[in-house]
Amino acid sequence: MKISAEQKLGNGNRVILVKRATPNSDSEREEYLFQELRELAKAAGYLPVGELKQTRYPDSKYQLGKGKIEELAELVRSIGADKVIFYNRLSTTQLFNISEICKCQVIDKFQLILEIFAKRATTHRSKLQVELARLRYEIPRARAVVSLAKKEERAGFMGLGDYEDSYEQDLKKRIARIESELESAEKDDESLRALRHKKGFSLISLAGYTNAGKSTLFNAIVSESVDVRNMLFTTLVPTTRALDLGGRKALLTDTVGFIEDLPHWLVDAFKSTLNEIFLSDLILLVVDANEKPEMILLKLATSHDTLWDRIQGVPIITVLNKVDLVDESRLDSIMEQIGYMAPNPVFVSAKKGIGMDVLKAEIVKHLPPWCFCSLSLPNSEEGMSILSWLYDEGIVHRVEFGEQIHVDYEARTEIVNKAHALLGPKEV
Ligand SMILES: Nc1nc2c(ncn2[C@@H]2O[C@H](COP(=O)(O)OP(=O)(O)OP(=O)(O)O)[C@@H](O)[C@H]2O)c(=O)[nH]1
Ligand SMILES: [Mg+2]
Repeated sequence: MKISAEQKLGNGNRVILVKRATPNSDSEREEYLFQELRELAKAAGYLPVGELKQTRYPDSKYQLGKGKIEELAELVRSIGADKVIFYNRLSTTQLFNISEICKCQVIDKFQLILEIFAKRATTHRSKLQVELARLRYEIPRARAVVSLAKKEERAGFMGLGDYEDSYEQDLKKRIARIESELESAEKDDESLRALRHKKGFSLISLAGYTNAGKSTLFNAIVSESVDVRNMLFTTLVPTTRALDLGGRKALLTDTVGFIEDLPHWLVDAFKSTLNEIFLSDLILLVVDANEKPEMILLKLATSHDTLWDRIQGVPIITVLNKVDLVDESRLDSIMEQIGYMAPNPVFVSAKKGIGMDVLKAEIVKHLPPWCFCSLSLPNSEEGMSILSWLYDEGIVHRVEFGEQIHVDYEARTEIVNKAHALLGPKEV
């Protein structure tokens, strides 16, 4: 057990973090993820005032035994903690029993993530998404809590069965209402995406583990000032801005980050937000290079797992960020270890603006190809207006004015076809 000096600083929201040993655990990785729990607790506004870890013994059953829970209860009493946060996923029965013994609220990592998301939800849609995730999480819990209460119930407590049914039905009705509202928002998104494509924009999104530097990179390449903080899940609500790529029109979206073991109900609830990533034309997968190679691999694997089944062939550029903090020899050794998961990465420092031009060039290479074309336009008002439209929609490489206007340009296939159609086949 370790009590940090931080406990003297704050008041209220004092939490104790707990971790059970799990079978076949890789201790370094688990230690890292436990520290991540500390960061999550801070992001939710808590002050971690103590930790309790179960050591792994070769023959133990990896259960939190009665003795350990009593030790925890004693710790809660002596520190005066308001809450206990478990790193491990706990069953409702376990949460219920432990909170009875500790006499304070007990939550696990997933409820903690939900609390953070609830804090960050500023738009109507994100509030609905958080509510949906909470309700979906609540259903099995509600069942278990009611049956636990029933078990303990003395004769004479009537109507719990009715309560159980109506509560669950109420939850289900609320879920259905929110789902249908989110579905219609998703349809609006689809039309917006189609419109953006029609107008010639390629859709690019930033993805990656939380705190990798996605928002910092977003600010650096589109000259914005979205919130950047050394805190997990700073961004929840997506932001989209136009990105200047020397003539190619693109929109870049910054959105919510990933985390190890992100529960599927959370991903589902945030589907319409995550679709910004899943349904884009190109994904920039941002990775924090200033970490141990094992952790970079863990975060890359988490990101790939979240993306894999849902992106159907969308190209990915791996962007190794924060290189200002890593010297060259360390970078070489990192690449030796992670290269197979991140082929041809682009090295950048979003904070210092290093590598932005290389990244933009790489983005252009990965965008859907444009056609190179030559065109002869009538030297008339109509020809001039087509020329100005080509300037808007494509990249004009050369123009020669004579009896006719000769243009060499590059544009999307739709634009080239439309130009042909406008002029008729002979002039092309
Ligand atoms: N040294 C250094 N720090 C960086 C760089 N890029 C981002 N950071 C820092 O990393 C922290 C996280 O940055 P964000 O841009 O908020 O990260 P994010 O991926 O958007 O995080 P979430 O929205 O929380 O998922 C901040 O403290 C940034 O200042 C970089 O290139 N170099
Ligand atoms: Mg962010």
